[in-house]
Amino acid sequence: MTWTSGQLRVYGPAESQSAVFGDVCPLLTSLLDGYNICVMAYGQTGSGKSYTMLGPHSDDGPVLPLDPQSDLGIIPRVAEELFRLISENPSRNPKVEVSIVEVYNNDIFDLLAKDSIAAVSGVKREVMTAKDGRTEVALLASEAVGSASKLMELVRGGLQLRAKHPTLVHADSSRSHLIITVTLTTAACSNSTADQACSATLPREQTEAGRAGRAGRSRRASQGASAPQPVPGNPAGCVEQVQARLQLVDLAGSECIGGDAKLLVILCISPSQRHLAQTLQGLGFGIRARQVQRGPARKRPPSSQTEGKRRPD
Ligand SMILES: Nc1ncnc2c1ncn2[C@@H]1O[C@H](COP(=O)(O)OP(=O)(O)OP(=O)(O)O)[C@@H](O)[C@H]1O
Repeated sequence: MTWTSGQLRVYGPAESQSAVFGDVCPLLTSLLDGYNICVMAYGQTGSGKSYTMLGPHSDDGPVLPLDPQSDLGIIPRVAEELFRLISENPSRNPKVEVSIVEVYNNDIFDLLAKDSIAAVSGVKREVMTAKDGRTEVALLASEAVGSASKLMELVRGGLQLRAKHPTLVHADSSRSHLIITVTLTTAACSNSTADQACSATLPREQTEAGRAGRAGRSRRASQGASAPQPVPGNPAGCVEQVQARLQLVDLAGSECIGGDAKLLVILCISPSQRHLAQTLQGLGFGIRARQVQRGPARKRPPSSQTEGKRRPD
């Protein structure tokens, strides 16, 4: 069962993964337009959250490319579609960065941190509240990715570290919340001509250098300057960076949902009579979640999300 923007759809057990992905696909266009997006799966153990988000369990994890009959889930499909959309509009050429965290027993683990000695689990991190009230995971590692397969390589690495324990109904149960965050950074230009010229006319190295410069600017702008200014030395007139975040959540992690994001909730319920009580509980969550008044999703203004996170040295 999925719902987004007030739209509710029910999918039966035999529905294909690509049919469910049909509800996610339009949100990727919104992501590239600068909206924050959150897709989350919620439901009882063994009801199909990981199957919906990742695909059938395998030791290798989800591997691209997808074939037409593939039963891979939302996350690998998002990876492929996102980079397909980006390749369709190379003038924008956003930088794509990924971070992966696990919430287990109220602790947060960084699944991309390289400073794990034994590499059998993530590195514990602390949540900090910034001056503007936003919560951030301190020292969270993020990696730039240039392709769907690289993105999935990181996801597979993170999954290897995720806590798993058998439950009564599910032998391969994940006992933690998994949150994959994909951050897009795009140069915002003062007009469409500049937009075209922004990265299309520059060699990649210069574009990257420009981005680095703009990132510095953005941080300064967020400390007081009001209107975005052209980036010095950028003839195309590109001003600030727009960041949009996509959060993909396996097992409900409501603390990660930005108040201004477009949200798609996938409620996984068992078709078995045996699990009726759990099913009603899940539906109760669904009803309550639908009643929450969140207001319209807003695009992030340039430079409002510019605090980049880097892998610690
Ligand atoms: N629609 C489906 N079609 C075929 N198999 C499915 C489907 N949904 C779930 N399964 C299978 O059911 C089992 C449990 O699914 P899954 O691991 O996704 O549950 P889960 O909700 O993530 O459980 P947990 O919370 O315990 O981690 C898996 O073997 C999965 O492959």
